[in-house]
Amino acid sequence: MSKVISQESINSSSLLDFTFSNLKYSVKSSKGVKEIIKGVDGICPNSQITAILGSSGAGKTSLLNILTKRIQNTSKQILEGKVQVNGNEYTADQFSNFANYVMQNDILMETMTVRECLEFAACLKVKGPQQKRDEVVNEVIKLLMLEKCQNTLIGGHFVKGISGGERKRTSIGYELVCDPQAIFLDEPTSGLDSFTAYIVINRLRKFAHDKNRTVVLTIHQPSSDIWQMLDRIMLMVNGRFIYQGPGNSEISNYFNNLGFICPHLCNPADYYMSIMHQENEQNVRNAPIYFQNYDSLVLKRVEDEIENSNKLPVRFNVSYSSIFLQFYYIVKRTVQIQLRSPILFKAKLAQVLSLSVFLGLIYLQLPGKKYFFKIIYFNLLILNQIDGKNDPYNINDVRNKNGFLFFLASGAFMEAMNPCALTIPLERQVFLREENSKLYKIIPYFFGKLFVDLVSDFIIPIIFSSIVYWMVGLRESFEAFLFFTLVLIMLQFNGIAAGYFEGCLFKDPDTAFAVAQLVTVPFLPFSGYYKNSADLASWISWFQYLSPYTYAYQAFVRNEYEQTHFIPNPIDSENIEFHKWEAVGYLALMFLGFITLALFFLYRSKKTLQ
Ligand SMILES: Nc1ncnc2c1ncn2[C@@H]1O[C@H](COP(=O)(O)OP(=O)(O)OP(=O)(O)O)[C@@H](O)[C@H]1O
Repeated sequence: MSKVISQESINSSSLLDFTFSNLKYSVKSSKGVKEIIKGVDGICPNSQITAILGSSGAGKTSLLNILTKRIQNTSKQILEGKVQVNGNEYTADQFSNFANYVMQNDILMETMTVRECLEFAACLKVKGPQQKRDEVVNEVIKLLMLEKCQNTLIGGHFVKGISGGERKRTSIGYELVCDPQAIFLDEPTSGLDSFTAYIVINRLRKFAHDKNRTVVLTIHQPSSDIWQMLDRIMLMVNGRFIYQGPGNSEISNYFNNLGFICPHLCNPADYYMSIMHQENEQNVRNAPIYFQNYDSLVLKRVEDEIENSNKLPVRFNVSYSSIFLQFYYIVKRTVQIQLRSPILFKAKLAQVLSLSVFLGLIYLQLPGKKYFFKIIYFNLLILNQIDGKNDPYNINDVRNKNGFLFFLASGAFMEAMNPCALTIPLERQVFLREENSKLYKIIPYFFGKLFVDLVSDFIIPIIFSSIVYWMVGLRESFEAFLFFTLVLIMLQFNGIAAGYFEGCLFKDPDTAFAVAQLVTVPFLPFSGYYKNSADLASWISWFQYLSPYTYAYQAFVRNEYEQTHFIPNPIDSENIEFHKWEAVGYLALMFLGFITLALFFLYRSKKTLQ
């Protein structure tokens, strides 16, 4: 009977044999059940490259996804049969303790160079002094011939970067730096020229042979050079095997004996692909012959191979660096990315400067003195040379000032939320890949990123309020100015946390962004500015307490008018119920709430890798 691997089985084998028996996979749809994998048995032995070949739609990627545990039993997909490593069943989480999966789309951080990407993985995965990490990175760069582009940015939507082939090799290099005991690759040669494809397979072969690693890949059209390097071949037609076993002369002999003889000077891979694809009527008629011969001539041998495969318990290769180091490298990388990313950093700075001056001009001096004199006045105030006294208000000033305060309460929150709601989903695939490769854990990743966002956005409200507070002519008190800035900072932090929450909740940046607007806009009328909160119907008035705008607006209004003798005092007429520090406390609680939700959904998103 099979047993699930336990962490106790650490002192054991690093030679991994992946086996599967009677594997069936089907998906349900409105049109019925579609069988994709139809009861196959197989083995991917250690120290070899196993290549899965077949025409498009044969089920290669599905098989790879099953072996890498990306496909699980759900209400819409049925998976049957046994998938084991060294005779033990394994979970998705256990899989990533000893093996890595390089998916077809190369998921890398766009704003890092090739070398930086590899160094990041090495810092977190390679134990020992810096010199050893440099050696590993240099070795991988050399192995995959990445010398020329090692200092070029990966690139993506906003930045021009390395070529597709270099990207693919970097992606593979990233996993090689982690030195897994097994590596699975979905079409590692797609989009590569024949020479680069040869280099990639050659290096993977070296990795398998020299280090006794298990390499499993799907491949579409291997050149004859590549064909000769494949140790073990699995040929798939319509979710079943028609051949499985050693490549080269063995596979030729097998098909020669069946009467399918590869013509002289023809690439065997091309020939076998030509007899497999099911668009040709002759091939469709031949399919039963392939299957019958496989069952009678090959299956028994495969079953014996499975029976005799390595059964030593798996040695887990998982080794995290300390939480502090994980946090440190995440912070370092996030700072690097922010400094390089044109939309994130420069746009933010330009936005805060232009918006503060723009708003300052619109609401200039409500009510009061000339701006120039106000700055002098402010300096004297800081030096405690005069007492701040409130300018007299009129009803129009109060209206304009409250409009400004409300605009800030809503604008600062959304301005901080939107970039995070966009960037978190954009980075999601990189996070999932790296977390799955056990580079770091969720907590240091999450708090490392959040730390950088909070620190970098800390400065924004300070710049903003330093310009706008005095231009607009808010209460002339240094303490009031500091409190105003604090509320802005809290709003900004709440916006970031809400952006994290939306970003962790949705996979797609566009959806996250759109939903963020949809969810936050309905809170606006409840903040007390558009409608006095005392006049809200009792069945809906609780809604105001869920809104950060409410607390921010109340804190702003109380801060502004707490010393005025203007009648009616806006604190009463606007029904400001919270003390200003109480409002700040609620903003802090909301921040913690958003962070907790974001973290919860980030944990959940691990499952979406499947
Ligand atoms: N979740 C799914 N729902 C419906 N059909 C699916 C699903 N997954 C795979 N299929 C179908 O199963 C068949 C095998 O898909 P798979 O991606 O494994 O093929 P493949 O051999 O890797 O093809 P290609 O070489 O084109 O990538 C295809 O016809 C595909 O459309």
